[in-house]
Amino acid sequence: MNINKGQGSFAFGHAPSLIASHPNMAAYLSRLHHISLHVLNAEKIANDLVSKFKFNLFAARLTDTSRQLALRKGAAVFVVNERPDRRGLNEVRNAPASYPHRILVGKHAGGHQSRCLYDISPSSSVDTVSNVCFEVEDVERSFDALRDLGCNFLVPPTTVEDGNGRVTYSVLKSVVGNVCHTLIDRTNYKGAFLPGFDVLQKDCSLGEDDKSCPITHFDHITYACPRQTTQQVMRWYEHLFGFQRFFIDSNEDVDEGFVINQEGIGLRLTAMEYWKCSKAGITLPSLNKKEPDCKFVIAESLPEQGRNQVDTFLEKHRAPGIQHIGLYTKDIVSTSQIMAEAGVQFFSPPFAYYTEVGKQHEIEEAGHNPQILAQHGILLDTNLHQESSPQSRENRRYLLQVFTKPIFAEDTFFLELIERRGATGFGEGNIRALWRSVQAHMENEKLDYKEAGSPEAAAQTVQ
Ligand SMILES: O=C(O)C(=O)Cc1ccc(O)cc1
Ligand SMILES: [Fe+2]
Repeated sequence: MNINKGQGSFAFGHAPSLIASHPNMAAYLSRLHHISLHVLNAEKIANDLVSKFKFNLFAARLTDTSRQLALRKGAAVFVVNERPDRRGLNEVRNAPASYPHRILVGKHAGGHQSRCLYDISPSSSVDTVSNVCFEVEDVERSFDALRDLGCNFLVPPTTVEDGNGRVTYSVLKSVVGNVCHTLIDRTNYKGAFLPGFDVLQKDCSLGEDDKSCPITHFDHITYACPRQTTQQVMRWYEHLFGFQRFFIDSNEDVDEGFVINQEGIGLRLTAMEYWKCSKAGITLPSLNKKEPDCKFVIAESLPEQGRNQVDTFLEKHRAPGIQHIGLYTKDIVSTSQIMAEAGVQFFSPPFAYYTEVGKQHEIEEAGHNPQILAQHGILLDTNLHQESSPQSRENRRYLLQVFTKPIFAEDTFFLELIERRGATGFGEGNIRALWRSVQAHMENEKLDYKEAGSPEAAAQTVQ
């Protein structure tokens, strides 16, 4: 049966869903499963994630035509996919139009090899982080419901199986640039990761690195979006995935979002969260564990203050997309220390940030040492809208953040470490400080670029 009604790219066999799809129901997302990267040199990026960011390479899928590496730190899982070289080297043909509905992997797999399991092979010409994969209760049901709502599917429900069971997935295109979402159901799978992947390391044993680098999960994913698209993006996620608005600041305007538009900073931030809202209809036991949620932040640049880091991302990435990901750590000082020693480069605000009387006091009040924070470029922001009295000092809510320099050759995607001490939003002061340090970096980049005379040479400088 061909149920391709002009939205998906494939004709495929489809077993009718037993559960009638509800026309107004969004997908039933239960948890974030992994985030995938598409890079020219998967080994290099995976190596960086292991040696610098202390992720564990725990599963791999290596075939003649594909290289997919899975890395984990706490509940944060990245899948690094090798994308084809557009210059024609290692070029592998795309999956055939008659995409199989069922894929067998492992010993009895026969000849079939899909280049990028659980994802599409993007045609991006730059390294990119482009897929946020969610576990869902029922892929076919979500597919039916979302397709009815006009969602564009790139891979129809497809089942992959090996000796440990089966997994069904489907890939859809989001409304943000090259961002896709894989919806996956792995309730019928007993293996450690996904069919097709060889598990390299069953026990991610707690080594020294893990104790001093206690990253537990993805805290937030920030999209860089073109001007005046925030509303459209929010509506899409609300309508299709049931995301709900998360107010970054108590004074934030419902329509305008959280706006900083002065002193050279022109930024509109709007945030959404997903797990609370998708609880209706979910029966997965994993939900009861109350896993921490991951927020989605939409960043839009405002025209009045000149060119900025969101504009730079859009230009260098050549599309809207994931600009950075916040990794939650229980101890930002030790985590950034270990990572810096391993070669991670962080942005630092000007030293004056830490010596300014108000900030110094704020840092000390929170029980931190300004000099130690300064060593690593860690920013601290206290929630100013809380009711605080001297007695409630230990109840003071604040957050600590530090931002890495871009991790790919292009000046695009970066990582962030975040430690939350009761503060759930994003600190305005931190955003301002980050903004200034990134802006200074961009100015340097321009100089380096001019001096080096070539894009490749300039790209080396951000490594
Ligand atoms: O503060 C954060 O961590 C954010 O995620 C907000 C943000 C978004 C985009 C930027 O270019 C800078 C800061
Ligand atoms: Fe962030």
